[in-house]
Amino acid sequence: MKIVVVYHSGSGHTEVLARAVARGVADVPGTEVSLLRARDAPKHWETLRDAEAIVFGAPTYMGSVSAEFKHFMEWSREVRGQWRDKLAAGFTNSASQSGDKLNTLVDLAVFAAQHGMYWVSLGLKAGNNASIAGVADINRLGSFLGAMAQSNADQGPELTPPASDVRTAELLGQRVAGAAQRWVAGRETLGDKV
Ligand SMILES: Cc1cc2nc3c(=O)[nH]c(=O)nc-3n(C[C@H](O)[C@H](O)[C@H](O)COP(=O)(O)O)c2cc1C
Repeated sequence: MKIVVVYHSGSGHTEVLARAVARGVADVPGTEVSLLRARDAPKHWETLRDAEAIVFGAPTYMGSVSAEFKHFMEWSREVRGQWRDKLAAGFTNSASQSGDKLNTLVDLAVFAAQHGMYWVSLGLKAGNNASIAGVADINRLGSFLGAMAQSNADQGPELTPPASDVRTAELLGQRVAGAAQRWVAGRETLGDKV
């Protein structure tokens, strides 16, 4: 079962998360994962066509997906219909704690819906929201729609985002892979009735 992570990263921070999502997918037996840069997607439409699930990742730039990722979104009109009934999920990263990251995840979910895909949420409880909690918590930014990460503006991708955000992205990958396994099994049982 194939899962593809399609992402853009201007200076490497979002790429750290893309790799973490891919590791999470690979943790689930029976999955095969590939990473695809958004700008290379038009040369690899067949890779996306053959996947059971596609995870979309973009940095938040000016409160929405980066322009390079938006190009990919628009190019994908060429393959409209090919991703129908696949699973989709998303992640984003930005410098501020909020930085309007939710808007980027909404962009990604709407994009998936335009392709007739089924959106997989993050599925983790919110961390870092109580007196005994802290930034080392999984899902420390308290997201539900997808995985969020925060990278300090003055540090490179070898230092930021922190381990908690990287682990959150891994758990998103595991969840998508588990959902895709169930999706495939259900289709084999129910055939065209689903
Ligand atoms: C053009 C541009 C716009 C940005 N807009 C935002 C923003 O709206 N919110 C935010 O928190 N950070 C913003 N940032 C910071 C980036 O999201 C942050 O540096 C992120 O880690 C970049 O990820 P990357 O290294 O994968 O490109 C912006 C950065 C750039 C270059």
